[in-house]
Amino acid sequence: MEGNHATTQSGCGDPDRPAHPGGFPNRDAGKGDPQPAGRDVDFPVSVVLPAGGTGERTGLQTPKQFCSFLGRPLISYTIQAFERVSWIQSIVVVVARENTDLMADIVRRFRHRKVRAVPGGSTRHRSIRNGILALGEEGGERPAAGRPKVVLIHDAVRPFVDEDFLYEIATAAKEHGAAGAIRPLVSTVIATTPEGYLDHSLERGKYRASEMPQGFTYDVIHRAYQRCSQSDFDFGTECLHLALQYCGTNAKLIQGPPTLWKVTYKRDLAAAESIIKDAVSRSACFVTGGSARAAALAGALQEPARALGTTNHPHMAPCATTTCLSVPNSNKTGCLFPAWVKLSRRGGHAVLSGGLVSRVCEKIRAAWREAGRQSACFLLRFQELDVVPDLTGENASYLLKEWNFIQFSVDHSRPAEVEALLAALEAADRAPLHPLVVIWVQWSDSDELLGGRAAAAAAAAVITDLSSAAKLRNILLYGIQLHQSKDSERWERSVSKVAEIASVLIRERSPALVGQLLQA
Ligand SMILES: Nc1ccn([C@@H]2O[C@H](COP(=O)(O)OP(=O)(O)OP(=O)(O)O)[C@@H](O)[C@H]2O)c(=O)n1
Ligand SMILES: O=C(CO)[C@H](O)[C@H](O)COP(=O)(O)O
Repeated sequence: MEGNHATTQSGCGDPDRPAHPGGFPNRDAGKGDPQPAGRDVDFPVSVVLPAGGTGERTGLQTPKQFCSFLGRPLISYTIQAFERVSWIQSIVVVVARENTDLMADIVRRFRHRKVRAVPGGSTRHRSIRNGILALGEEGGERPAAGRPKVVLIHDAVRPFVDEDFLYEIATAAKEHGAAGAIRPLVSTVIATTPEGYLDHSLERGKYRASEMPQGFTYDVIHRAYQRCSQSDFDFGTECLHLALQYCGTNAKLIQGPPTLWKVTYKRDLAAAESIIKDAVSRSACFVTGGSARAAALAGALQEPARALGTTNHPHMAPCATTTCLSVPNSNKTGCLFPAWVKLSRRGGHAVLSGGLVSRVCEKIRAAWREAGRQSACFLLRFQELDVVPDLTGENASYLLKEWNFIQFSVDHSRPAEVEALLAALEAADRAPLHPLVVIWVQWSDSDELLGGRAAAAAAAAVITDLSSAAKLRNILLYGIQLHQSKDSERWERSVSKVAEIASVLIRERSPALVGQLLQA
């Protein structure tokens, strides 16, 4: 699944090109380079997220929008994708009446700020209509004043939508009255006879799959739902069709990224979880506590850790410094095109050898050339690996972002550093959305554990206590013991092992291993 993710990111160059290229323009056709996120929109935009379904096709009791990943329900990820867009004013989430309290609890727990929940209907169209009507009431005594110019509609069960694409849909909706995402068809569509025989098949290249998000001017979508029939409400599946049939509005169709897929079956939940885990395990910050020995160890660890993060891609060179490879638009992580590659120094601790930059860039260029200049995708598990002595001063900014932490202690009998890190994370209030990982690497000076069994038991007790308290704050604390060895081969193996264990702990976030002291 990871492999799929790496090759299906937006902007990677689309491998599933249409059979008839003339039929539908590509997403970027006729435009300049894709614009970066953060553009402003000078008209009011609101969102309706239909979330009133039961998710029958998953076969689960819990409706899929409320299934949790890393302790957070799917719908909260979708809401966040919209909430972080500065030009989106308000979001109406449509939920079945029996889930009103659950939704209110999600809004409170995950601190959603732009959201209001309204009751759903018996079909998706009825739920969306309720959302549109609710938006129309937002102006209070002067409802017309509160109405958005454009309404974006998006299934709550499509959590991976990026700001650039929302911008494209919103602006096209304003210009054309309606706009929607499309994707090339994967399978050919055929019509059957009532007896179950082939009647005819459609020419696949002429058709597209209609996806979400879709955008409409408020007037168009409001009118469409006022005019549509009971049959549309009962059986219809396409809002763009309502705009065409009842308002004469031909929607502008824009090819979207493959990440827009809808969670429909149980296997889609597993795929969504994998993508979410990839997204939260990209960056790790080594905290050395100011110890020169720990800093040296961090440096030694970086090479194996980064090599692990390259998903066995033959073209990606491991970097042996604190230099990061990053993609300017973090929404499009995973895809590195030559023009987008930035090598940057972070935190003032990088030791950058001149040759490294060109070597890494050359590898990427070569991979890109080899891929026929179509696409070259690399999944870096750790896109960013930084080393800092502590998290004070400028380095305090690490506490506020999506970093995971690896804290080194040379003397494991004194847990002061990891206690300070946990306290700083608590003060920064950093982990309400999904659990973050802190790995405490305890480095002992000898091949043997100092103090024998008693010391081992004491170290295990300390980490158990600290981890129980941290877990209440959504911080997963794990421990790794690393023993210094005079045998260089053994030492290298141990260092690699730390990198390997840390990588797995950060990605998997297993609750079962919380508080465990693993041996490297
Ligand atoms: N009465 C309904 C039915 C569906 N939806 C929403 O429409 C979106 C897309 O629909 P679909 O994938 O069909 O979801 P379900 O109807 O929940 O799934 P199923 O058809 O498998 O029961 C989902 O976010 C779903 O919650 C809705 O708001 N109100
Ligand atoms: O893609 C869509 C509209 O274009 C919708 O997501 C789709 O129609 C939902 O359908 P269903 O309820 O059958 O899953």
